[in-house]
Amino acid sequence: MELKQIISSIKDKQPNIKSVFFVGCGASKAELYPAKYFLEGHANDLRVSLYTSNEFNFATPISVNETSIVITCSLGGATPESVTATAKAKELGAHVIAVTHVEGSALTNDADYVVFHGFEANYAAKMEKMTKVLGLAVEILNQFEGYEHYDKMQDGFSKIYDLIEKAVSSVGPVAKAFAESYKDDEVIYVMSSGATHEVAYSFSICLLMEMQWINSGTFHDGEFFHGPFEVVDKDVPFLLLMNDGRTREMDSRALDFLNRFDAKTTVVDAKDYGLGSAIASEVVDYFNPMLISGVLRVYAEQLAIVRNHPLTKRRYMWKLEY
Ligand SMILES: N[C@@H]1[C@@H](O)[C@H](O)[C@@H](COP(=O)(O)O)O[C@@H]1O
Repeated sequence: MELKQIISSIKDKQPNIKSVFFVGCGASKAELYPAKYFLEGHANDLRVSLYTSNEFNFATPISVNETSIVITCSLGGATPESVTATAKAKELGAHVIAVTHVEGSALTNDADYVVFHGFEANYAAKMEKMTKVLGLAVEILNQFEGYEHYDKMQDGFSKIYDLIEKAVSSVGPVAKAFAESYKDDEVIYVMSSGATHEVAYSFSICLLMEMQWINSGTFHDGEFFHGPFEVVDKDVPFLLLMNDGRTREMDSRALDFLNRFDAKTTVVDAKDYGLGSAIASEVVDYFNPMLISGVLRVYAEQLAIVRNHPLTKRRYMWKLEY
């Protein structure tokens, strides 16, 4: 079923939807963030929240009921916390949409609707999860409250995958330079703002900590000036993800401070890849995370190569009972 039809089917059953919950773990949680950020920023009446799955399971919000839409997300569809959250949402009477790459996976068992996304084909396919969930959020807003920039958003959806592929085709040399420069650093701080905030978080916790065993800290660059900037000094390693959109001013303020003290700073800037020239200014904010994540994937791959540490290498995850 198309995203639009999924939401209109829910509306037929329940015209009075009051809340939307996004639920997942790790990268799959972070990839729900642009949709949550969009919906929270534009909905007048809907309540919107984002949970790591076991928080949803152990401290279930009392408002999860037949007036809720719960969107659970898991790449492999087997993460136990997310499978349990899907079952719990269903049991409470919510309208449950599972988003996964794996047909027939456990995540789909208790879902009313299933959205499949790509992964292997190319970098754009890896961004389908995040993009389709944003598409669901746009449909929810448009169908329940109305959204004046719906057509501009659809135009963005029609362009973002090509933009990602175009960006990654040129990023090799800068990604390699980043990898060479940061390969021996003991910690890398990552920050961003706006819809890209949790791209910084997932690069930090998944790509650096999980897949490269590199210490990392991550924070919103608005928060940078309320604590973290005290560690800034010459050659302290930072990665700053700059948005093309309303929150760019916060990104620039952080960059100015990093430069002032000669921190070791790498900037991944959506403007360098032409995001704002292709996508309307009213909706461009929400497409930064997909483009920047695609580019960052190449950065991580280069880091893995120069450090001789494959992105697939784990010592605990999926190997131990935990
Ligand atoms: N680093 C991995 C992520 O890549 C993955 O997203 C998450 C949950 O896995 P799944 O998306 O299959 O539920 O586990 C870890 O955090």
